[in-house]
Amino acid sequence: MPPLRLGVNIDHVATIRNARGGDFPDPVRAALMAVEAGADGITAHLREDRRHIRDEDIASLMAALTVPLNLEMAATDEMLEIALRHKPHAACIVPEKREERTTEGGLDAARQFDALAPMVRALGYAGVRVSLFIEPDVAQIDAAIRLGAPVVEFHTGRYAHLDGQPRADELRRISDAAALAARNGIEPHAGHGLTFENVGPIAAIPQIRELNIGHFLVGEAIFTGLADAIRTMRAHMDAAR
Ligand SMILES: CC(=O)[C@@H](O)[C@H](O)COP(=O)(O)O
Ligand SMILES: NCC(=O)COP(=O)(O)O
Repeated sequence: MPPLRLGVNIDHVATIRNARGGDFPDPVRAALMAVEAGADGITAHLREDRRHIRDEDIASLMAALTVPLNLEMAATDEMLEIALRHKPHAACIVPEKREERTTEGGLDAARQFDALAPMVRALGYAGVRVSLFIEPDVAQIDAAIRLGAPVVEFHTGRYAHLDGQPRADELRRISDAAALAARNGIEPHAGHGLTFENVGPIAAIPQIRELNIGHFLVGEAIFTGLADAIRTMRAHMDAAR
């Protein structure tokens, strides 16, 4: 089976920092520690409301990292300008609602096709690998194909919050979607809400090449330390593969 990369999302280190202002804990320090512990890349979501990652974090991450940075961003002119200025390895276009607690669903790439097309093109021309954060849905994959996106990331939030047969059904949807994307030359990734308990079946989907995991790892770090949490996640992923 092809290798499975782990992208560690450090957003919620910034959430803790921002709770008190100042610059502690530093998400860049967490990112470097994550890499040391085995992360293959770092993910950071610069939300429009800057509730966790801020503009200066992106600049600092770009300067400090020796592994790929995956910048998660809404499909806005402001975010496009920031992505084109920094040129991270990858930009994952995500849906954003200012009042949401977290990213509640996938990007509606099918409906937003006309707005996304110039953005995907501009990022691609700049050498940024574009990813679309979508539901595991045929219409969305079809839109990603027509947009020429090289990567899709399937939103695993629904899977993560289900149990029993409904979870098995959602897993099947993700697995079928990954196979369809791969058959069409798109690299499938997955993420959102993944934990030690639920990561195995997602990691076992052979076409999936990268998982992006954040909130659980930062929470688990309180109990075992960030490096240990990442190493254990890596072990769960490898065992499933
Ligand atoms: C798109 C995505 O799934 C991540 O960016 C994650 O959502 C980060 O955490 P918040 O949603 O809490 O900002
Ligand atoms: N794209 C998903 C991501 O980066 C991390 O999501 P979560 O593990 O913080 O839920």
